[in-house]
Amino acid sequence: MGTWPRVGIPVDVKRIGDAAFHAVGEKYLAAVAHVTGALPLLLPALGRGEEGADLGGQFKPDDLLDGLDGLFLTGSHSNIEPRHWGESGDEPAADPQRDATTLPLVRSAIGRDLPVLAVCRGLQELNVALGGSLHRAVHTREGYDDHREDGARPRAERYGPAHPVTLTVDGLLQRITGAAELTVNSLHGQGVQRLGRGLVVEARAPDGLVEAVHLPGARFVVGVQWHPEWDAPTNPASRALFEAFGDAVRAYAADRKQLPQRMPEA
Ligand SMILES: N[C@@H](CCC(=O)NCCCC(=O)O)C(=O)O
Repeated sequence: MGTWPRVGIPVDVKRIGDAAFHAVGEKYLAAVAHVTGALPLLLPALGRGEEGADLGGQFKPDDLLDGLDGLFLTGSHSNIEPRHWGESGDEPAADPQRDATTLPLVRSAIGRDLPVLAVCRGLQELNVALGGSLHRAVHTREGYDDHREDGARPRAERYGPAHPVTLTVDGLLQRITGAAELTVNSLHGQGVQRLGRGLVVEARAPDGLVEAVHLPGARFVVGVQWHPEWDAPTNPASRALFEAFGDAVRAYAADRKQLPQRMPEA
């Protein structure tokens, strides 16, 4: 058994050329490995694929979580399909295989008190998995700002500072970062509408949009709408968040070694 705690990262399913690939952005792996201090393990998408994969027909979310000490939900250009929160309508930027994986996976992870850190789309998945809903286009809603990035700008500017967020007084994020306000990047068109069961707001944007949530009572379940992985090594608040996730993951790993291991269902 290795000494590194193990953090599962569900993939996106992307087309590269004319083929489907299961992939995770490297900046997420870097933050988990070098700041959290855990071994990042890519978790395949369980939804039925176009090239014969139907992993969900063979494996269950718990099969993906066995042996893990944490779950990290990344951002993605894709959007969660609105049917998952009871809304009709097509989603042109869908990743149904990712939805089919992360939404039950979040619930299974919370059920076993596994530490969860969620970023951008990951925050949205956490919220929807717990019965919440999303604004599908925040910038079209009265009173809300445009939280999308300017795709024409260089990448370093797209992930650069975009707006302030106010942290909930005496909240978990304020305790982790030691700050009352942060300046964060912003690369999302969707946003939290109805809060999922048990979640509390940990940060809001100037327009009132929820920018971070936490699940009280859980070992560590935190979601942020911005991208702390971008500057995790250098930004004190981003580093503190990934380090706090690491503390929770290492504590879980220590406890897990004491527990009898669950045998996969036959
Ligand atoms: N598609 C959702 C979530 C946006 C998001 O995760 N953006 C980051 C994509 C690139 C990256 O992983 O850094 C929305 O638009 O709200």
